[in-house]
Amino acid sequence: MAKQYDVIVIGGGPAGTAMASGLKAQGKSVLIVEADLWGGTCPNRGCDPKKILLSAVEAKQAATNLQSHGLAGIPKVDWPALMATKRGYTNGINDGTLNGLQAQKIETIHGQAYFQTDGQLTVDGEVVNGTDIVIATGQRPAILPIKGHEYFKTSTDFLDLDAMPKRVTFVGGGYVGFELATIARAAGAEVHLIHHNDRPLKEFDPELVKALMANLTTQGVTFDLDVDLKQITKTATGLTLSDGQGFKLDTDLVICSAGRLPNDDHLGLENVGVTVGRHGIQVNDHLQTAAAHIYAIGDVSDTPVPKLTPLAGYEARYLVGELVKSGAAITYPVVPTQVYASPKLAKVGVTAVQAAKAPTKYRISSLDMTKWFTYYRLQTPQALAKVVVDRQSGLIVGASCLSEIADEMINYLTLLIQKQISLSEMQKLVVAYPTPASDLQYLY
Ligand SMILES: Cc1cc2nc3c(=O)[nH]c(=O)nc-3n(C[C@H](O)[C@H](O)[C@H](O)COP(=O)(O)OP(=O)(O)OC[C@H]3O[C@@H](n4cnc5c(N)ncnc54)[C@H](O)[C@@H]3O)c2cc1C
Ligand SMILES: NC(=O)c1ccc[n+]([C@@H]2O[C@H](COP(=O)([O-])OP(=O)(O)OC[C@H]3O[C@@H](n4cnc5c(N)ncnc54)[C@H](O)[C@@H]3O)[C@@H](O)[C@H]2O)c1
Repeated sequence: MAKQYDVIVIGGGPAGTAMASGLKAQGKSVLIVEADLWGGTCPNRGCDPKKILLSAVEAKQAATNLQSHGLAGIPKVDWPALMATKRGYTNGINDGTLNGLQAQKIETIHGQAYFQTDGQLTVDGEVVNGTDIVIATGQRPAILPIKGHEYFKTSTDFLDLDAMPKRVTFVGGGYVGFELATIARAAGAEVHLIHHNDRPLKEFDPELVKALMANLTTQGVTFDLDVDLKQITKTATGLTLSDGQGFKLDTDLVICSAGRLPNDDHLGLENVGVTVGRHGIQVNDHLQTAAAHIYAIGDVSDTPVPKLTPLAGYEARYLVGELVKSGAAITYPVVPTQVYASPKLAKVGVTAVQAAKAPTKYRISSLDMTKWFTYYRLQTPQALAKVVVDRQSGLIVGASCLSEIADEMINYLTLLIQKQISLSEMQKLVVAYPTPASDLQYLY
């Protein structure tokens, strides 16, 4: 007879594992199903491996900035050794995650989950029943349907390259394109980034994106804007990319970085009336799908927030609460988001573009921080910020930063915004000097 659980979680990534652990801690019987690698995208083929590769890029950039200022000689990225370091981390994720789940007495099955009826799934033929079912199946890289699309590789392939090819091209100027282009260039490749219009990273401040692109261009990345790629052809020496309008580019590796697709198309959702849209599984403000006992969280769900690891965990924690004792609708805090290029581009809250539309409500400060002590010390060529302050309250409500330490600054700014900390409240704190935190008061 099929085994019955309080909750079945589909997907063993950050959303699914947080969900399973939270439910188990509340005394629920839980089964979690994973079709591929336990741990999901973030630690196996996303955030973490990318940031390990970026460590060498950051160190190389820091040394480059200090040439003639106390350092002589720019270090070279040793790709095989860097990749070995990355694999030293990623190779342990699958077993480590699985062992962690089992240590919590969460039941696990490896296989592809498929809905038969509301409350019943098969996993590679085995039937299991759940009172509630949570879908946390994430996203996968989209592949543009152009001629020769079979030659496209993805971020997953890039993050596990044995050797860095001489010429690498990215198609799509979003997070993945910018981040991996930065890594490929620092590792010595000739890098092109093709974008179909003239506004890559379109949700970020246009002036800061321009400044980032100028910096990356100086580092040797070529941006091919307004190019609508139509074809990839294999040649004797590599690949040729063309748009059929005169653009031609020879390359060795082409990565499709034109977005990600929700994993909602292989679950049998049509059998249970769960509806999907362009951005994933449709849910209400309790993360409930069109079927009463089926929920969706993390990257696969169509929620009004970016698709990021901390939000996968946030939604899981909310839904654990919901399944234990039904309560209020989900609300989201301010969400920082950043592009781990070199320098890094980060934003949180109200953007300068939004603020400019309401000049009586907001004041925008555009700051060049390059000469501030923190950046002078590091000799960083770019340190820019835009800060949006609510005129009436004097509180910071939004910020964008472009610098080597923007990822740290944006978290401080998130804290100031979310907790509504005023300048006078901030000045009641003593923080260590000289540090990025001691610069914060200058941002108001
Ligand atoms: C290159 C890259 C870099 C990124 N960098 C960052 C970053 O720096 N910061 C950040 O916050 N976010 C980053 N992200 C996004 C982050 O990885 C995701 O937001 C996060 O992994 C989402 O978690 P999830 O659990 O919803 O989905 P996933 O991590 O994708 O997990 C879903 C799991 O479900 C499994 N699955 C799918 N279908 C089935 C099925 N039918 N049955 C059973 N299992 C199934 C999949 O195999 C997968 O393991 C990055 C993503 C990529 C691709
Ligand atoms: N640092 C981070 O937090 C981080 C890093 C990587 C990924 N992610 C997550 O993964 C998601 C996906 O990232 P992504 O970079 O793959 O997607 P994205 O949606 O951020 O960017 C894709 C880009 O490709 C462009 N594009 C679309 N069609 C194109 C075409 N035909 N030719 C050229 N360009 C085209 C789009 O205009 C867009 O700028 C992100 O939205 C984010 O949620 C986050």
